[in-house]
Amino acid sequence: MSASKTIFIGVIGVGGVGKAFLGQLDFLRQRLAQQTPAIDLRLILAQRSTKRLFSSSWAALDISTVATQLDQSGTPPPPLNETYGQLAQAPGRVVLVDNTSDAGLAASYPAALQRGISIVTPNKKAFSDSYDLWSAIFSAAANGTGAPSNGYIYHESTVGAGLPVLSTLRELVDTGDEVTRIEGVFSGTMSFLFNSFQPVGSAAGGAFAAEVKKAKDLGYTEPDPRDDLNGLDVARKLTILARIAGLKVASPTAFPVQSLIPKELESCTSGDDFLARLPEFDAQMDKVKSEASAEGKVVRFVGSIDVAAGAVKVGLEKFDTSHPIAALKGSDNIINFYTKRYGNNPLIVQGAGAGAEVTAMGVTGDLLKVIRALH
Ligand SMILES: NC(=O)C1=CN([C@@H]2O[C@H](COP(=O)(O)OP(=O)(O)OC[C@H]3O[C@@H](n4cnc5c(N)ncnc54)[C@H](OP(=O)(O)O)[C@@H]3O)[C@@H](O)[C@H]2O)C=CC1
Ligand SMILES: N[C@@H](CC=O)C(=O)O
Repeated sequence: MSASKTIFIGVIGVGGVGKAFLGQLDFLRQRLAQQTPAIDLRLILAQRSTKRLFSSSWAALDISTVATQLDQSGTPPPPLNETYGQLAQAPGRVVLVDNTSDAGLAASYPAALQRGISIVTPNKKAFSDSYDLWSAIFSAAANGTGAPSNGYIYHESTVGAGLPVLSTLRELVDTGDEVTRIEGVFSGTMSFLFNSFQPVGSAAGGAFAAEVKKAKDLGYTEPDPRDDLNGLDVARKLTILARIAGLKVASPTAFPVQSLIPKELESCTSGDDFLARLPEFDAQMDKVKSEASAEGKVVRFVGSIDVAAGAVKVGLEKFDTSHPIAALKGSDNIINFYTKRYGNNPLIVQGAGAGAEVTAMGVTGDLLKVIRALH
């Protein structure tokens, strides 16, 4: 097999999504070996915050044991630019899989792309921080306006986890449809929380803080659950969607975002400290629930983008119990695209919007897109 058909994979972030991705990478590698033997996927880097394993000989690391090996014999990682320098020496194309939520790593994507390193990632930071970073990324990417020898970048799982949300929106835009409005439930955590805190029907809801803890244990929340409860995770997703729809949204704090963090807990120094104190504020959320119940409604955490008006907002709203948003189950997201072609009946994407396996599926699907683009 020629070296040019070998694709070298570096994985940064081996938490919930990272471990699920490694399982799917193992499957994909074996499947390609049978179906397309000319393509050899080789894992050469696995890295977490304080440790890494790097194969400087370019021999493949064992995907099935790499997470354990990393914990047992990983060494401190060098600065990112050094890592990019090493990866750029690989005798073939390299794909970096960023399974962290690290803003510093996200900010370095343009440099990696310019070195020919492709990126697939569920990390929202790069695409929802400053508009300048968004522009720098897509100016550098080969699937943006960058040179064909630069890296490709895909980030399907940054919105709706593995659901085909971004690919659907990009195809609507790229085929000339006019997207007028996007609305729905964009957070697996918030969906799970409110579906179980105030379920439709006769079932009694759980206590708010206890449901937040469950969402974290199920792997739905951000590494720090305050990033979900303060509305910023949804605001980041709407920023990404709005930018693809053509709005130059400056940042995820450039529009109204409702936070569910009690004022008294804004100064908590850690996510664990916050979770420990949250039950003290259950009565506040119970009041919100009773007010909605008194009107025969339920509360849900939603977002909307009015493309024509350039208006984006995120927060709690009340819904009739018969509304599709009220009837969601588990961690399901629902995203309604209103467009000129689809008229009054929106194109709807619905399904699990969080969880390690479904999120990793979006990342693995993006890896396949890069493999197809490279070969
Ligand atoms: N969970 C979900 O349902 C979804 C998650 N996502 C996104 O996926 C990403 C990962 O989420 P998840 O797996 O749940 O998070 P976890 O907290 O489980 O894992 C994060 C991983 O990133 C590593 N990490 C953090 N910072 C760095 C760094 N600077 N350098 C190297 N490694 C680092 C951590 O290492 P260590 O443990 O050593 O600190 C850990 O291995 C996030 O961006 C999240 O927003 C997107 C959609 C859905
Ligand atoms: N914390 C996020 C994870 C996916 O983006 C969510 O709950 O939706």
